[in-house]
Amino acid sequence: MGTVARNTPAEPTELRVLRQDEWNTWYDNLVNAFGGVPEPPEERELDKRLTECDRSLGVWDGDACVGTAGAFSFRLTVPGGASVPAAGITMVSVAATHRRRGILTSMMRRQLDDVRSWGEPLAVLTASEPVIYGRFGYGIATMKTTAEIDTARVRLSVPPGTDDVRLRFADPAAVRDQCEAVYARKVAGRPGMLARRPGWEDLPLLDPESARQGSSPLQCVLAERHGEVVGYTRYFVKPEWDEQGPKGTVRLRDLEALDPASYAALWRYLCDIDLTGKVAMHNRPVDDAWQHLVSDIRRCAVQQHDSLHVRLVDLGAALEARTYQTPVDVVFEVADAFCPWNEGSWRLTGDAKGASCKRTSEPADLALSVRELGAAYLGGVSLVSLAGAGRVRELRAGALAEASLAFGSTVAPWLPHGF
Ligand SMILES: CC(=O)SCCNC(=O)CCNC(=O)[C@H](O)C(C)(C)COP(=O)(O)OP(=O)(O)OC[C@H]1O[C@@H](n2cnc3c(N)ncnc32)[C@H](O)[C@@H]1OP(=O)(O)O
Repeated sequence: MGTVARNTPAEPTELRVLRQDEWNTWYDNLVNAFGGVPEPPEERELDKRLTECDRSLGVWDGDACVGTAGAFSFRLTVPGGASVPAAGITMVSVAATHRRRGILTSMMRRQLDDVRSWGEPLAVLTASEPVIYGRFGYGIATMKTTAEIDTARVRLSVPPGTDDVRLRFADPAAVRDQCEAVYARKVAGRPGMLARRPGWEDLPLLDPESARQGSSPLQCVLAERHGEVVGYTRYFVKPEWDEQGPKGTVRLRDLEALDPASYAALWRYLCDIDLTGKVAMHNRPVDDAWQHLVSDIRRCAVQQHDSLHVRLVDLGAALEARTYQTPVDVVFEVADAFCPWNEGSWRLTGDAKGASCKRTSEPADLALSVRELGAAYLGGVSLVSLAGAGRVRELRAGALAEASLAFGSTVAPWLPHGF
């Protein structure tokens, strides 16, 4: 009793790079592993266009696809503003008939070897279940805020200049490029944001009718000053009525703005839409400034959830790619059972201008695994906090505070969309 039988393979499976003509079979395995509900055709079509087959893996049992894993070629903002190559791990699945016999492990093995050979220092993902990826060296590096503003009760205090911002409706597709230009100006300013690769600008416009569930089509409002687009928001309205009257919901997809007044103008607009009583958001930065515009944060039902998981694939290159907000000179003793090329002692020296991270034989100041370094990498998780859980050990007094402060970020890291 209480033991779980591990499935044993009846036939050996084959792991290989995905061919374009196998994509439909491959993707069907993914859909099945997520419960078998077909994706809306528009979403499937976009996934097909975005899949980089030569960077994707399939596991085959004869003609049947039983495992999938992809790796987008992203560039990710790190503290200091550099845009660093990062493999965006995605579409991971193993057929229910073949689970728990090591197929995921074999894909993760091959994938991290591939990412290393491509010279990309980072692998990043969002997890269906956070429990899956720690064993492969991923640490939870960013959180996202979900919230629901009770707009019947909550008032917004907006900064001077808000009334000077002109708002206008626009067709989301027609003004896509103007919105993208605003987004592009925001990317370097926040760790965790992804530079938009060609094709990805269509992701925020995805609006399959079958997925609306009573909501409007996607709406877009631009914020303009002197005729120039300085912000945008895209959202849906879900009307709802009961005996007491209207209580619709504004479901926010995204909102970006270049200055506090245009930002506040867009939030005030969302909170003031007639016949609605809520603004619901599912992915905002943990330090999003709207939380300081509202009169009653408790009535905004703020929650946090794990978002981006980060894995340092080339530890030295990754730690050199970012900057450090205060001077740091520490020796890390790093454990990395899954990618042993990272194991051992590394001396990190750096400051706000740049960093060097080299192998060393000097005595270690801090002992931790690659997972903790991944968690702390974007500046959103403190090494002190990880040490409180026993996951970082201080071997030289003072080293923990020094490193923890240096690794921090003045702007909270945030992944703006799933992938
Ligand atoms: C980035 C993304 O795409 S996230 C999406 C991930 N995909 C899904 O959630 C779809 C549904 N689930 C699945 O397809 C599969 O169950 C997977 C991919 C999560 C796991 O695949 P498997 O081939 O069964 O994993 P594998 O056999 O290699 O397991 C390796 C270890 O992880 C553990 N593990 C794997 N999945 C889970 C899980 N969901 N929960 C807890 N433990 C897990 C296994 O027990 C095993 O542990 P052990 O080494 O101590 O025995």
